[in-house]
Amino acid sequence: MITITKSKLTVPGPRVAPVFGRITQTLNFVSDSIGISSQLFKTYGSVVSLAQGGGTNIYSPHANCPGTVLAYGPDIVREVTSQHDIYHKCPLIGSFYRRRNDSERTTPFSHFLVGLFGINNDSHRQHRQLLMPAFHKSRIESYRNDMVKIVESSLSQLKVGEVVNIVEVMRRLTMSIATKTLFGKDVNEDSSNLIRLLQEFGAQLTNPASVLLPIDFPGLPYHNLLDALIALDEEMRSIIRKRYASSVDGGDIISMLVQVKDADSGLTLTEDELLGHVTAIFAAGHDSSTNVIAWILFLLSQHPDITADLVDELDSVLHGEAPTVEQLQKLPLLDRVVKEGMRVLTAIPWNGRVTSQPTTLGGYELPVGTEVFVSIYQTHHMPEIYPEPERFNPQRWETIQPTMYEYNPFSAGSRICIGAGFAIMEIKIILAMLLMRYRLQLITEKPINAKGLIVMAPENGMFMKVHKQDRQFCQGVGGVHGNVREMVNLMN
Ligand code: HEM
Repeated sequence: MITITKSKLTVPGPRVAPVFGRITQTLNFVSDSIGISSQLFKTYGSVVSLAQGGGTNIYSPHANCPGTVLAYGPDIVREVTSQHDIYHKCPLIGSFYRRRNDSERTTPFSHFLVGLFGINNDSHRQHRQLLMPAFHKSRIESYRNDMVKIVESSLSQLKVGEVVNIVEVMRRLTMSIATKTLFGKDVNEDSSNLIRLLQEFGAQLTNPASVLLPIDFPGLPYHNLLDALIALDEEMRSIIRKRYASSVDGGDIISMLVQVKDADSGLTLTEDELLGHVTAIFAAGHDSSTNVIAWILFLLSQHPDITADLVDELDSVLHGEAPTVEQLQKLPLLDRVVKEGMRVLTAIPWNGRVTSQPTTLGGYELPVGTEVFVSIYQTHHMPEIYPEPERFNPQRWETIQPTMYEYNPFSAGSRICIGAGFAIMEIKIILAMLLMRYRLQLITEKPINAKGLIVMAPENGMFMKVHKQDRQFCQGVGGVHGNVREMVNLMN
């Protein structure tokens, strides 16, 4: 734990009224982080405070947070992602971590959603090394057959002619893949309770009232959050205990993690640590993939020529069959579409850190405990790196080779997403199987507003009509409204 003495933030930013102005600015940023930050960057440059003088706190679990700094650009990405001793990460549970010792009911906050996110320095290095075998290339490739089976079953439930919220379809699908590969549970068998608890916990966690009124009294959102947390904690603990008892590697990630042991130090994972890793991996894994796929399907729905070329490529290499691991390497346009989709509409738009010691960033002094949000989205939209940055142009990847600080949908440095290989394989398999079988026509009744902080998601979902793949790609092009129009150039 770092110790923070009260200090003022001198990074420039907008003047806001004390207390309520800061709360409003924080809530606005949490709900529309791209819109608010784009305006601030335009006015103040590439390093800006969410509020002049600081005093905001979104992510840091430490008391006396001096404030929130937003920044972007390759130099900033390099500085923040390569200085691990200065820029610490914190548990995904955010400021709730601070409440872990409040009562017996809050103790799960001490491990839940901690995992790799909540540890730093040597501890992070050791744990990351312990986890690496579960994410080794060959291990990830062994999930291919399960992924294909689950995608096949999910696609066969789509009905031609119906309108679906594709975000929800993808959420169910990526959750099923995560529960199978992580917990070894088939959704249709016995994981429905787990999924229900996960959904309930997710809904309570994102309710702003839980943060603003952390009172554990029946009927209040924070009380409901704790109820959901405790139930989920017990359910996951029982899954882990069964794996400990069996000591057989069932092919899933938990089975592997209960057996890990560091060869040099003899370090193994305690039950709480394992629970922290599993919950953090689950949370980090499925929501990001869900929204990456939804945004790519949106972009394809508005770019008929690119979609036609992509379906041609898929048909000619795969002939309607699910891709093998080897075939995934032979789909260059699919690869470029995924890269460009993750650039233009960056599903994980920010990289959050907290300074563990006084430092400077972009020429400004940052006191200890400052929370820093590095904008992956804004870096991906710099015209110096990507000419016509708002254009969805997969072809650009034939000639450009950005550095890891210029293109970092999975972040950079030694905290780079450990699940990147898993995610890319999952996304490509889903897109390939879906696009060969169906054409999805965007329904534009509702605005497409990209909102959120940890994950950038379409606020009202994304509705699409399911057709057999009939190659009528021009249907549904145009008529899009909402803030997404400021992020990507659309033809009509
Ligand atoms: C397209 C989907 C995904 C995207 C865009 C994504 C993106 C990211 C980003 C930006 C980070 C932050 C790294 C940092 O703070 O420097 C991260 C970390 C992490 N991700 Fe992912 N992720 C995805 C999928 C997954 C999956 C499928 C898993 C696991 C199965 C996963 C597990 C993790 C973990 C455990 C970390 C923490 C790494 C560490 O601190 O050492 N992610 N991811």
